[in-house]
Amino acid sequence: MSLFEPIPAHNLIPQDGVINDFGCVLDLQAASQWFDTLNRLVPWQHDEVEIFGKRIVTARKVAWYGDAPYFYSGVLKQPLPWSEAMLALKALVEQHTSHHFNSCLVNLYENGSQGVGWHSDDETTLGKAPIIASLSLGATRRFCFKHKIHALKCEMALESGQLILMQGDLQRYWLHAIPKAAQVHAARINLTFRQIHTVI
Ligand SMILES: O=C(O)CCC(=O)C(=O)O
Ligand SMILES: [Fe+2]
Repeated sequence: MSLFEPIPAHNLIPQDGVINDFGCVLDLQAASQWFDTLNRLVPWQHDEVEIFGKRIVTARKVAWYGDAPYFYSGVLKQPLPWSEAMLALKALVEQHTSHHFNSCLVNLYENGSQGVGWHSDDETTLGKAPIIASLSLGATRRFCFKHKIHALKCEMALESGQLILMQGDLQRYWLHAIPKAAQVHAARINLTFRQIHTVI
């Protein structure tokens, strides 16, 4: 590893959780090819979430892949079986992070008018200290964090091909969001690989 490569051991968050940056694990051309493949082959659907007891259909489109159903935002999701492309990306992420994943939420943001609001990925099925790997493809977007107790905020830019790993107390103490960005006209795909511990 050269001096100028990101150090995965380095924590991007100041306290109460860990985000490791693996940098761009795909070069720009490979990332753009994976973007095109997923954009074309994933059966994208608008997400349905329950917020304050109300069912809401999200602007961004998603797809769930995995071995088991997953209870998420008040809705039970039936996963799609792993495709060849998804298995290849899962293997890449597992190789870099040395963690295994049995589920993946794939998000498609068609442009900067789409984002994801403040939330934590803290469903009980993910365990007490969820380990979530996030791989980004396409447009660079801001990934923002807000502490649940202290007045702390931080953010990072997620670039095409970049891999980060969220772990420890991160989901317990921090909310995260992808804010809308009017100046972004290109699309972005983000894959969050997760470990589901209990099957409902
Ligand atoms: O698009 C991203 O980078 C984050 C997505 C996210 O927070 C999620 O899928 O739970
Ligand atoms: Fe999330």
